[in-house]
Order: sequence, then C-alpha cells, then structure tokens
Amino acid sequence: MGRRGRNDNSLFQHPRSRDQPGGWVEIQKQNAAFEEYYKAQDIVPESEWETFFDKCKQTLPVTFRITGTSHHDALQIRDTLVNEYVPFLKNITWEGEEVEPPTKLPWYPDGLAWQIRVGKTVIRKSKPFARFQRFLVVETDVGNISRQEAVSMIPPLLLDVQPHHAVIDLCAAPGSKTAQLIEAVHAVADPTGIVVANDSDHKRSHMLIHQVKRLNSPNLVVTNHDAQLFPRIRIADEGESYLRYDRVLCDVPCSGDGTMRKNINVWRDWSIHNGLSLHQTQINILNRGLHLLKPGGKLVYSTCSLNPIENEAVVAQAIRMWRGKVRVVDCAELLPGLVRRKGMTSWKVMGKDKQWKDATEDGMPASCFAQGDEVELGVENCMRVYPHDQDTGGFFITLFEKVAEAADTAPAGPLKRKAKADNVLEQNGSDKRAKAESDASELEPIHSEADPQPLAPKKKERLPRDANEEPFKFLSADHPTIENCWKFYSIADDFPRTSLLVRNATGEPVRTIYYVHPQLHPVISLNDTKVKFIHAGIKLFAYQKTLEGICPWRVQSEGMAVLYRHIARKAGDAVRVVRCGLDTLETLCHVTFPKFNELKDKEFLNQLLALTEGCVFLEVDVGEGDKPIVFPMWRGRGSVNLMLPKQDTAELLLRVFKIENVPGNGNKQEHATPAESTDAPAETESEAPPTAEQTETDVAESIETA
Ligand SMILES: C[S@@+](CC[C@H](N)C(=O)[O-])C[C@H]1O[C@@H](n2cnc3c(N)ncnc32)[C@H](O)[C@@H]1O
Repeated sequence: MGRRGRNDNSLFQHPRSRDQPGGWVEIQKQNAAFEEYYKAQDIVPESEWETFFDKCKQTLPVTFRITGTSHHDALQIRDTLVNEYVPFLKNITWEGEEVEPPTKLPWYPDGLAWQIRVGKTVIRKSKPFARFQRFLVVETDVGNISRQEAVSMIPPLLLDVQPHHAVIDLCAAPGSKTAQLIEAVHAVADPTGIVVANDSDHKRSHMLIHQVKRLNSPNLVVTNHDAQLFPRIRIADEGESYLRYDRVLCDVPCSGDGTMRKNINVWRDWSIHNGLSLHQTQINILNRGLHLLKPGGKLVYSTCSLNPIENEAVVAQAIRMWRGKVRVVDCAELLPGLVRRKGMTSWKVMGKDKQWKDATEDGMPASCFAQGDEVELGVENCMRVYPHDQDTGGFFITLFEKVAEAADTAPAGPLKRKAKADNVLEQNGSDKRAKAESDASELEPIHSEADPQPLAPKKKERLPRDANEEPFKFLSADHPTIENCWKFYSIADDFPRTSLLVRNATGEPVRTIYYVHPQLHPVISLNDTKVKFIHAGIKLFAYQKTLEGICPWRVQSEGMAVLYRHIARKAGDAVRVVRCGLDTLETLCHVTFPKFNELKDKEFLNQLLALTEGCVFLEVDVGEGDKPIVFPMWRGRGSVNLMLPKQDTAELLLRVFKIENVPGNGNKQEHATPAESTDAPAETESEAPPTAEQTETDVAESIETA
C-alpha cells in the first residue's frame, strides 16, 4: 500500500503534525515494460540485474544537506549535529535489531550531507531519535537543513562554482540545486557573481522563489522562460554586449524513472513514450545552454532518468553539433567516494509502438540512435549513478567544457532565421506550457552547413506580461526616501545606492525597498521588456504608516547583513547599533517586549536610552575571537523587541541555549504580540506571502514533466 505522491517524511515533520486524510492507492512495484526495456539495454551486467532491480523497489533513505550562504554557520550546525546528536544515536537497538546511526555522505564536501535509515516507530519511541528529530525539524524550519536526494546534490558540486561566476540554472524549479549554486557564489562575503534561475513553469518558479528566498541573496534573479529559447541578456547600453555564463546547469525535464524508489508512481506510469517525447526538448535545452556558455566555461547536463535516449543519445548529439568546441570532462577524480558507472556507448531504440527500431526505419530521429562514434565523442565520460551502488536513486550527469568559441555559434553573433525542421518529435507537456515571449529568430545561431542542426522549438506568440508580476524599477540614488533612511540608520556612502529598487509601475517607494547586487543592475534595467523577471533582490526596508514621524521604513531581517556591513561608525554619530551578551539575548528570546525596567543589563539599557524610537541593529557577543551575531531589534518607547520570526527564535533557543521546546510553536512569553502592542510596529510582512506553497525538493525531481 502506498500513499500517492507522498514520501516517508517522518523525520522532518513536527511530531504532532498529521497527514491529510485520503489518497491511499495501491501501487505494485513492478512494471513489465520497464523490466524488459532496461534488461535489453544492459544498463547493468546480467549478473547484477537482480540486485539492481531489488534495490529499485526499496524505500529510499532520507538524505539532507546543511545549507545556508554562510559556510561558517553551516559548519557550526554540522558540529552541533556531530557532537550533540550523533553520539547519542549510536548503539541503539530496537526490538532486538541494531538501529543504524545517521551517516555522512562520504563524497559531499565538509561533511555537510547526511543519510538516515530509520523507521517511524524508532523515531517516535526512542528518546535520542525523537530529540534528533526535533533538531532536524527546528533547523529545517529556519532553512539551515534541507531535505534533498543524495544524487540531486551531485550536479552543482561538479560545476565548481566560484564567487565571481555568472551562473544560469535553466530548469531550476523547485530549486534544490539552485540553492547549492547560490551557496557556492556566496562562499565569500559580498561576492560579485550572479545566479540566474529559470523555469518555464510559472507556478513552479514561485516554488523556487519560496525555496531560495531564505538564502537572502541579492545576487539572484529568477526568470520564467522556455529554456530552449532562453533570451540573450544585454549588459551594456551600447553595442552588442550580452551576458555569457561561466557555469550553466541543464537539469532538464525527464521521464524521472531513476526516482522509482521515492516516486512509486513510476512503477504504475512508466512507458517508453515518456523518454521519447522529451528527447528533442532535452537536446534543444542543452544546445541553448552551450550557446550561453563562455569559452572555458562548464556546463552540467543531468537527468533523474536511466534511459540512454534521454541521456547518452542527447549528449552525443550535442557533441556532434558542437564538434571540436565542447568536450565531455572525465570526472573520475572528482567527488572521491562517489560510486559511478561510465556512460553507455551503445543502446537500443524502442518506438512508441513498443517495437525495437533500427536506424534506417522512418519515423525515428537519427539522434536517438547510437551511431558508432560514441567512444570517439567521449560519451564514456558521462556518469551513471545506480541505486544499488550506494543506496541512492538513479541519476545521470555529464560535465561539459566549452573549449573554444564558435564564431558562428555565439549568442551575440550574427543571427539568421533557421530552416524549418521536418522531423520534429512531438514535444512534451512542459514545452506546451512554455512561454516563449522571446523572439526566436534572435536566438538561432548560424551553423556551418556541416553542423547538424538542432530541431527548432516552435516560435510562440509573444505573451503579455503576467498581470501579477509587477515591474522592477530602480530608484534614483538621491531619492528623498533613500536620503531619509540613510540618515536615520547612518548608512555609509560606500553602499551602492543605485542598486535599490521597487516593484510597482510608478517607480515610487510605496511598500518595500529592495536591493540587488550592482552586477544585476544592467541585467534587469536593460532587459525588462524582453526578459520575464519574476524575482530579484532582497527586502531592505518595509513601510509602516504608524511610524510616520520616526522613520517609517523598518529594516527587514533579510536585508540585515547587507545593511550592517555598511553602517557608518563615525565618532559622534547616533549609530543605531546596540550590543549585549548572551544572557540578554536569552531574555529577548523568551520575552516579547520586555519593559526597560525589566532589563537587567544596565549597560545595554543605557545604549537603548541614547537612541530614538525605531529599528536598531543588535550585536550579540558570542565569545572572544568570534564575530558578534546581529539581529534586527525594535527600540520602543518603553520596551524592546527582538524582530525575529518565531521559528528563528525556537532555533536560537535550541542551538545556542540548548532549550528544547515544542518546535515551530515559538517560545516567547506572549506579553503582547507585536501587532497588538501600542509600542511597536506590526511584525507582519508588508508583502504578500509566497503564491505557491513550499513543496519538498525531492518531489520536484519527480516525473512531473513525464
Ligand atoms: C528535473 S526538474 C528540475 C529540478 C531542479 N533543478 C531542482 O534541483 O530542484 C525540471 C524542471 O524543468 C522545468 N521545465 C520543463 N520544461 C522546460 C523548458 N522547456 N524550459 C525550462 N524549464 C522547463 C520543469 O518545470 C521542472 O521544474
């Protein structure tokens, strides 16, 4: 019996949460067509078939990553896990059986990815596991831990993203790999790199935004295009200067049959049609990615499918199209500890009529077939990851390097309208959904006659901008509102004030002021009529009417780190920074709006009294040699309030003060909620909540597009 579309998520659920009723369906873990197809493909030696196939039917272990744009913080969470939880999870037996403690994924850098194989009953009934579950839930709630399939963590690692890189993730939703790319760019403070995350599905793009928002990256922009036609992005006012990327991720839509261990629907729904119908879209997306890539840049093509038609056949076709200009990198030395197989250099092709085909038969595109040049093309350097090798899902990854610029393939080069292809495979559902606002003729490169041509995705009508998507408008650096905020918060002149923007047609600050990294300024301002941007920037300030007369622009927690870096600390300035120790922080976590006369730390009180009402930056000393932790705080008329979401407060209490409470329920004594208090601004965000509910990252890598 399996529950449709749900996985065993018990380790990450609040202990009291209940499953929604309904939805039970019986799905048998067998599919004769799947078995026949993959046996005939020899994807594993005959002697391994039983082991492979048995593993495919077993439930996948839970895996998670310690996340965040601060590597330092991630290492601290890892150390908490390693020192305060894992030792208590060893040598536990349950009903006579030894329970396996969590283990590190050996190939993931810095011990930041983990795997757990443990049943629900143990978690509920064994105290150390119940305590461990609370830790996971609390850290997941604040985004410090993310559940993600082990194999899905591989592509971003192979890209080796650096903080100065321009990166594009062409099929990004719901964003588990985008999160890794953003984290890599933020390996240093204030990096100059940017991440463009794109998905053709509008709803899923909003899931992506929700998922990566917690990383608070001003270097991220989210777009909503068909990746096959991803538009060129102009980056200079004059001339033909377009953005080229150091790193490209093509984690393409696929049949997803490698996810059969968590998506049991694969067993019911698998058909040869799924992979065949995506083959051409996959070639087109990879081809577009290679166009967007800088010479010397790297691209990963990946799928969660085992099917050579979606994998090696696509890769081989791309190398033929780009012969001499791209190569497949041998990754044997990368990610030591990861068991992987070589790419296949021969395979069979089955038609939709379930008959094996031969290359001479009409109706099947030549690119589906192995053509005898696969070894020469380096297809063996592709990587296959199989479920029985290290207890994972199935996955396929190829790392490309662009070794030379093709004068005739540069996105900025001369363009011509392509001849109509006559043997177009039926395009998949996601393609039907795609919004191809961009001018396709602009995107198609001139190929030499000898180059095989990619089949053209059909040009669609230009769609009107989605009415719900407000435009991004930059504010002038000397706008009176900006002047006012800068003075009130003592922000230094080195802050890039030209990178502040609003999201409304008037271009006036009404509700929220956002900040994007200056590198994104031309990306947004020069392309807003051609590129459909749906997210950019982090919130710095939100307007609050009740604060007129003070400074009505409240600092937002996602903008804290950026603003804090630029606070002017000139002697004599009424800098809005106060400092306290861990004791006071603990009080502020427990009590909402403690009155001034309730504060024990008189030095802290004096600092508050020296300031006017409004937002302040609270620096907390955590120990000698360590940088203080900084929080936004409200200095009211007679009280203070730590402006933290309740999940963050619960996390602080658990991790820093070792106080275990019911996770997610908040821990503060409710003297008054911020909204009720007459002394402070409402805590509610001025922006609408995310339009799409958060979903698990692993669901997204499913066969949704099949
Ligand atoms: C395998 S999922 C990507 C998973 C994602 N990289 C992650 O790690 O969370 C494939 C994504 O491609 C999107 N997609 C499908 N067709 C597309 C197209 N033509 N252009 C861009 N995105 C597309 C789907 O909406 C889906 O979100």
